[in-house]
This record gives sequence, structure tokens and C-alpha cells, in this order.
Amino acid sequence: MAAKLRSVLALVTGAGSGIGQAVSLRLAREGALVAASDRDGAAAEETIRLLVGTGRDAGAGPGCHAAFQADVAQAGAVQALIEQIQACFSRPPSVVVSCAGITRDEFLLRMPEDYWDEVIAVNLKGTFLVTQAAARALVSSGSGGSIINISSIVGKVGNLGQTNYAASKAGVEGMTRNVARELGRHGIRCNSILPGFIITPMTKKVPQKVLDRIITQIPMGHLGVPEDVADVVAFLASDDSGYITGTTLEVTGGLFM
Ligand SMILES: CCCCCCCCCCCCC[C@@H](O)CC(=O)SCCNC(=O)CCNC(=O)[C@H](O)C(C)(C)COP(=O)(O)OP(=O)(O)OC[C@H]1O[C@@H](n2cnc3c(N)ncnc32)[C@H](O)[C@@H]1OP(=O)(O)O
Ligand SMILES: NC(=O)c1ccc[n+]([C@@H]2O[C@H](COP(=O)([O-])OP(=O)(O)OC[C@H]3O[C@@H](n4cnc5c(N)ncnc54)[C@H](O)[C@@H]3O)[C@@H](O)[C@H]2O)c1
Repeated sequence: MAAKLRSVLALVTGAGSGIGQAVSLRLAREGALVAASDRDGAAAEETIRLLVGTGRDAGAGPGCHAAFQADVAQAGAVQALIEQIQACFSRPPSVVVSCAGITRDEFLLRMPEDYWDEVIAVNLKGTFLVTQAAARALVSSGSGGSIINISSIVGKVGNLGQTNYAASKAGVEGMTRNVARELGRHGIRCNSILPGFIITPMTKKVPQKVLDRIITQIPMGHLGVPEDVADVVAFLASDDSGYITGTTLEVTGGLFM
């Protein structure tokens, strides 16, 4: 099958683990050049090592992918990230996938303020900062693009112990629709994905008794894997979704359809 992202430059945040790593691999397989960014720079480097050789048959040259270290919650770090990417590849990324995210779970009545602040800073403000910096660069260069934000089904239905996380992910959805409205005239699309329960280090912290309850609610009867999300990211990154913007795609096995 022909590569659908031949030589497209893709920025993936949170690329050092789980869904972000799977997205990086999937986009490279489609021929994209990947700028893998993570707060954990070593983890981003490891993802790049996994990419070496991927996509070569689809048009990506040797040593084309690159790792970057950046904390998406810090405006200065995000601006520097976009500048470093432009210096490395001589262009802004036309595909931007915000995967960076954290949880700080606790019941509302006991949730410390810093649990709220940290989750909002990374999941919501971080996605805003990355989207804004990338969009500024794309509009300045006259390039179109596709921005893909990883929200969560929790933003739609809520989840015990996740008042902060649910708010952050619902905010990502609302921001996505607004960005789609403002940037459509620049040829820049913006969509969000709502994954259900995907087996990654993030979900490894969930108590087994909770996990057992969740699985009984999934019509497909099993948890998802990062590749299930990466496949949908590849679709939203490509021209196959050229007339789709402002939407949310649920990747949940039917959980809470
Ligand atoms: C009936 C279940 C229906 C399905 C509901 C789930 C919908 C959403 C699925 C999530 C998919 C997307 C997740 C994705 O975005 C990535 C993540 O966010 S992964 C992290 C998800 N986090 C959680 O689900 C929170 C899990 N809970 C905890 O971490 C702890 O319970 C905590 C909130 C820190 C409190 O800990 P503590 O030790 O104080 O209490 P317990 O753990 O003993 O819990 C007390 C009782 O509450 C029940 N409980 C806790 N969390 C959940 C939950 N999320 N769903 C259902 N029930 C929950 C727990 O089982 C105990 O019940 P019992 O007293 O009967 O044993
Ligand atoms: N796993 C799931 O079930 C699930 C479901 C729905 C949504 N999501 C979302 O998908 C995204 C990826 O989650 P995952 O399961 O792969 O988690 P993960 O913990 O495996 O990966 C998250 C990555 O983000 C990085 N990161 C964290 N804070 C950062 C920051 N401030 N700046 C830059 N990088 C940062 C981490 O270092 C890590 O590499 C998150 O936004 C998460 O909320 C996950």
C-alpha cells in the first residue's frame, strides 16, 4: 500500500511512551519524518532508535527522524521546541499530535489543589501551548496542516477519581473545536481522539478491581492497545481525512458509545 505521509514532518509530544511511541512508529511507517518530543528526553531518543529504518522504503531518508526534550507545560520550552524543529528540518511540522499527558487521581473530596494544577497544566495548557506555537509557525509559512489532540473518553463520561483529568480532557475537546473554527481558513484541520482504556504505563496504576469492572463494560470485551489509537491518528494526519475537522473520534471498543 502506498505511503500516505511521504516526507510529511510530524511532531509527536509524549513520544517517549505508550500511545505517543506507537503514533511515532505508525507515522514513520507511512513515510513521515518524525520529531519525537517528550519531557523525558532519553525516552524520546529511545523512540527514535526504534524508528531507525522505518519508513525508508516509504521515502524517509536515513537519520531523518529526531528526538527533542521539552516540557509542554512550559511556554518557553514549547516555543524553543518549535524553533529547534524548524532549525533541524527547515520547516514547521505540518502534522502535530499532542499525546503528552499525566494523571493525578484522587476522589474530589480529597483531591489536593496541586493535583488539579499539575493535570490542567500538562493535559490542557500543554496542548494549548503546542497547538498555538505550531499553528503560528504554519500560518506564517503558509502551510496547511493537521493537528490531532489526544483527549479521553473520560472527558465525555467522567470517571471516579479523575475530576482533574476529566476536566482537562473535556477542555481539550472544546479547544479542538475552537481551533478548527479559527484555522480552517488557513487549511489547518484540528481533531481530537477519545481513547478508552488502552494498555500503557499510564493505565498500569489502575487498581485491578477497577480494571475488572471496566472490562465488563466494554462491548468488544477487551482493553485497547496503543496501535489502535495510532491507526486513527494516521488517518487524521493523512489526506484521507481531508474534509474532517472539529470532530472527535472514539477509540474505545464501544465503551460508553
Ligand atoms: C463500574 C465501572 C464502570 C466503568 C467506569 C470506568 C470509565 C472510564 C474508564 C477509563 C478509560 C480511560 C482512562 C484513560 O484516560 C487513562 C487513565 O486515566 S488511566 C487512570 C484511570 N484512573 C482511574 O480509573 C481511577 C482509579 N482509582 C484509583 O486510582 C483509586 O481508587 C483512587 C481514586 C486513587 C482512590 O484510592 P483509594 O485507595 O482511596 O480507594 P480505592 O482504590 O480502594 O477505591 C475505593 C472504591 O472506589 C472504587 N473505584 C475507585 N476508582 C474507580 C473507578 N475509576 N471506577 C469504578 N470504581 C472505582 C474502588 O473499586 C473501590 O470500590 P470498593 O470499595 O467496592 O472496593
Ligand atoms: N492509556 C489510556 O488508557 C489513555 C486513554 C485515553 C487517553 N489517554 C491519553 O493519551 C496520552 C498518552 O497516554 P499514554 O497512555 O501513552 O501514557 P504514558 O504515560 O505511557 O505516556 C505519556 C508520555 O507523556 C510524557 N509527558 C508527561 N508529561 C509531559 C510534559 N509535561 N511534557 C512532555 N511530555 C510529557 C511522559 O514522559 C510519557 O512519555 C495522554 O494524553 C493520555 O491522557 C490515554
